[in-house]
Amino acid sequence: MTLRTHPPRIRHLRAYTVDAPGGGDYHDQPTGHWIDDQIATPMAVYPEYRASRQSFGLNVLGSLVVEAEADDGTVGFAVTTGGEPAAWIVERHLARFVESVPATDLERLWDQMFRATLFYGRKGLVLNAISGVDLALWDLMGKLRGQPVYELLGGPVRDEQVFYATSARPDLAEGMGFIGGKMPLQHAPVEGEAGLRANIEQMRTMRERVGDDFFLAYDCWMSLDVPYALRLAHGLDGLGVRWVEEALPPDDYWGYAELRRGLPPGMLCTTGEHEAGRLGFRMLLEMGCADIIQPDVGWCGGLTELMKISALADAHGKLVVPHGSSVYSYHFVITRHNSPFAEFLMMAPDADAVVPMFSPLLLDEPVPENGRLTLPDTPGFGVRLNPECALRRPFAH
Ligand SMILES: C[C@H](O)[C@H](O)[C@@H](O)[C@@H](O)C(=O)O
Ligand SMILES: [Mg+2]
Repeated sequence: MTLRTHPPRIRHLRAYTVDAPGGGDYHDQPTGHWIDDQIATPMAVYPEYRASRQSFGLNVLGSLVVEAEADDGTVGFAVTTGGEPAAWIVERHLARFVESVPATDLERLWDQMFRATLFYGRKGLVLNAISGVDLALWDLMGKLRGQPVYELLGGPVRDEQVFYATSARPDLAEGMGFIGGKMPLQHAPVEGEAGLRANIEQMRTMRERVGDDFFLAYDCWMSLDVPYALRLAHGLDGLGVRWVEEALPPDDYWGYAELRRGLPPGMLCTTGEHEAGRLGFRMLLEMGCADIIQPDVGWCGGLTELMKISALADAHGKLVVPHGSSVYSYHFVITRHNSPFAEFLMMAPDADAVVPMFSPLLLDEPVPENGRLTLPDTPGFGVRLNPECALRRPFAH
């Protein structure tokens, strides 16, 4: 009989915020950044909140940094969105499950964190916090075992990964080697027929600027209703638009199913970046809501949950192309056949250069070169915290 070797235990779980823009909260950018301004949102019904997403608080949370320290001194960490409220959840609630437990007991820890927060959690901020802890534990496990996380997940299924770019300027992204470009939709339904025409014309202009083989997509960031989304989609027919993304509020499973049924042939329905947990994705898959699901590994429950979501999608014959989340999704995508490419968010203010997604918070954060990336074999997720970004620990326990 082989006895289980005793891994180090987790000595301490710590949660920090960062009083600087960018990092885990990539929407928190200085004024004038393409990612915050003139984008259709659910708040566009209120004219005073239309011009910039920062006006209604898209950047209000800030970054969450979670550190898990083992009793041999090894430290794993992860970065996501969540700021002070998520830091409170980690320190005052989740830490009790994690501290003094073997550092490799990820499955049990995830289950305890999820069950214990059901009465106020399930989705949203609490899942961001659980994701942050889970990812820090995967980083720690990689460091303890001296292996990159993608090896812990079963190893790569291809040598390198290719990327599409989310950008206000897909035409520039094409020149940088990306395989496709996803633009933010600018005009919401409240802007009427003129807005609808402008949305279609903007895509037509972009199609004229890029090659036929370069795919385009529209990111609608929860801002539409079914009739508008269908009119938009049919107006875009023939422009090589591969998908229409997150057209509806995340809980409108019935609307997504109707939208998907009504899309022009060849145009896909995608969603999921604001969905969480395997049961949320089960709704999307079983109700026929999406052709590609897009969980964010920093928001959906972390890697432990993403593996289950991905297996479920695979069983439904669907692709998983995670939302953003940099190294935390790259280490996953490279290990899964049903994740054939990854997203890269163009974080340069004018979308004219490749900038690491969580800049300036991480060091060694890999970026695609010529649209491609081979992950290094550094243990864990292979990134370091930038010592120039001051961390604050508001709820130390
Ligand atoms: C550009 C989009 O509106 C969001 O900012 C982006 O985070 C997300 O929706 C995406 O798919 O990358
Ligand atoms: Mg999106």
